[in-house]
Amino acid sequence: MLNINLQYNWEAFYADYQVSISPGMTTLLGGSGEGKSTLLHLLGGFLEGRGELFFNDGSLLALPAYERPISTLFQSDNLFPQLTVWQNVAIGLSPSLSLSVEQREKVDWALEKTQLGDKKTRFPQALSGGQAQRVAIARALVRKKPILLLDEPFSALDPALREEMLYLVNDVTQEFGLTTLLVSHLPHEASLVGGRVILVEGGRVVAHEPASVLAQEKPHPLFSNYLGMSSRSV
Ligand SMILES: Nc1ncnc2c1ncn2[C@@H]1O[C@H](COP(=O)(O)OP(=O)(O)OP(=O)(O)O)[C@@H](O)[C@H]1O
Repeated sequence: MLNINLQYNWEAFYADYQVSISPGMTTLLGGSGEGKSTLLHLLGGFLEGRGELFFNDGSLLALPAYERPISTLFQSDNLFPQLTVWQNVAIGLSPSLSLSVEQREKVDWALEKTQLGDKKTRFPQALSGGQAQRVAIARALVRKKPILLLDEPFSALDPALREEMLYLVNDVTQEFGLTTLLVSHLPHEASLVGGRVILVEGGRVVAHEPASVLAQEKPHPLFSNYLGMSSRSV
């Protein structure tokens, strides 16, 4: 369980997040500028928040980003053009690329998992957008951290590829019992991956429900508002 009680002040924006998140998929929805990315950056340790942050009773707040049990995948995650696919994944385990036998096996396993086994020796410029994103997922996977944060990593992909990536993320989340938080602008993505949805408004968590509420005739009133429909007209 990830227990969040975090505050952060931007110049003209006060964020105060209070929520407990169970293992599995959780999608963060909310309008632009409402505070979704700020929450992910606080969790990842890229912003220094006040308050408390516990994962399975261990406090994370004092830990720097690289010591937190967290992998992140952001839209701007780029691959190193001078490294092959295999090396781009391996660098997630060792910046010097000197890997033990066990670590090498892990890289091969992550590449199989992301269906890149036959692309190991390719360079990023010879990959499609979806293949490049799968390399970034493979790199997050080899780290085997129990929390995975995704800040719209697939928004540049076409809808079919985006769906494929979401299914992959969902699969690895279930298989390894991860606690995965996905920021999205698209409510149907939350329905696609299932799990739970969080609505962020004005720097706060204003609703936390099963993703199935989005498909209900009368969703939670706050979600109705966000979805742009009046709960009376559905
Ligand atoms: N670098 C910054 N400097 C000052 N204020 C910031 C900065 N980044 C974010 N903010 C403030 O924090 C608020 C929340 O930003 P955040 O990026 O968390 O929103 P978001 O919900 O992820 O938006 P989007 O969906 O557009 O990415 C913004 O409205 C803005 O006022």
